[in-house]
Amino acid sequence: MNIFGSLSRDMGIDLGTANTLVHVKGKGIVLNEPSVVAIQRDTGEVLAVGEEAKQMIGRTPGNIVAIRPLKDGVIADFDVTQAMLKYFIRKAMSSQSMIRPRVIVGVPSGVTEVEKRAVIDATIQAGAREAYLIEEPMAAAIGAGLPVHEPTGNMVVDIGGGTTEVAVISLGGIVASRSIRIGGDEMDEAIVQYIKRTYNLMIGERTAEEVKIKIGSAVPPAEDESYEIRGRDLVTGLPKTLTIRAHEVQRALSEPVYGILEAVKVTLEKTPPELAADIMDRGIIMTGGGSLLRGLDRLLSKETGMPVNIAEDPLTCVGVGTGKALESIDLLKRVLMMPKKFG
Ligand SMILES: Nc1ncnc2c1ncn2[C@@H]1O[C@H](COP(=O)(O)OP(=O)(O)OP(=O)(O)O)[C@@H](O)[C@H]1O
Repeated sequence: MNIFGSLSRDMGIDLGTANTLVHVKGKGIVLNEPSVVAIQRDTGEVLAVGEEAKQMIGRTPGNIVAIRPLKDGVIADFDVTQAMLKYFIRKAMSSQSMIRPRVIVGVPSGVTEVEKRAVIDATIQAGAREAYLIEEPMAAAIGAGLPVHEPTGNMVVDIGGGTTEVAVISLGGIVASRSIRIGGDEMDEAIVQYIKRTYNLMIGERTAEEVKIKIGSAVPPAEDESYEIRGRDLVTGLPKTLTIRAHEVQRALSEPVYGILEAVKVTLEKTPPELAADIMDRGIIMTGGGSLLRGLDRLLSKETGMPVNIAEDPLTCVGVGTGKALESIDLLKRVLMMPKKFG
């Protein structure tokens, strides 16, 4: 292998609304950081990216804002997304001593043509030799090890931070799909609103996420665990601590959970019967951090009458899938979007 070949390995990126992951061929996941950027408000200067910037959420002085440039599965802030993507690509390239890798980026299926172009441009500007895009549900299915090239129906339900993407894949293409703006963020927001309504207590999104992960559930919890939270009392304006119980959190989460179940059912209704029969045999695969909400797999199985399995490592599926997609790039040329070569 020549020197250039060994230095210019392939890189796959899961550009997620909550987390960005970078996968390098032969190395696995080499970077996994929150998709957050801290910016100086007056100058627009980028102060921190990733983990460091996440620590600043809700704690920044007035002139610094910590933002999540991808919101609800779409690129909410163009320039900041580009800056973040470039930062992550360069960081991964330098830690892996890579020169001009081929890069494939997994993007939410809702992104517009202009946004696709922006992602490609940012990737090339960061130093990629070639840049490709792949839709997240396809990457999730590849990452979960589904036989996407075979003439058989595979259903993947990817519950991320901003979106839930449901897709039926066969012969390397997406046959039926649905993308909704309900994911982990919406669940956090439902908890914030419940606590505000019920206790007049305002809590931050990070606290809400902790509550969801620690005691959240899609079905009535077997044990009614409790969790202590801190926020600001809306009546007195002072900090206050209270204890919330698991059954309350389950109730608070019922609306977003219902939205996800509906999206799966609607997609199944649009699925050709032969493929639906395959899914019945093989089961639905869940990926993304939201699939870890307790009992969601069981509830989905009950509601659809299909077997449901959670992928082995749901949080890294899209990242791993993008990496694997580059390995079989010739097979996948059909499903990749807009290749662009450097120079
Ligand atoms: N154990 C858990 N239980 C419930 N939710 C969880 C758990 N672990 C992580 N999550 C949630 O998963 C979400 C992040 O998932 P993931 O990293 O797959 O999203 P993403 O790929 O960045 O987003 P998107 O697919 O929308 O672009 C967050 O909302 C997080 O709170």
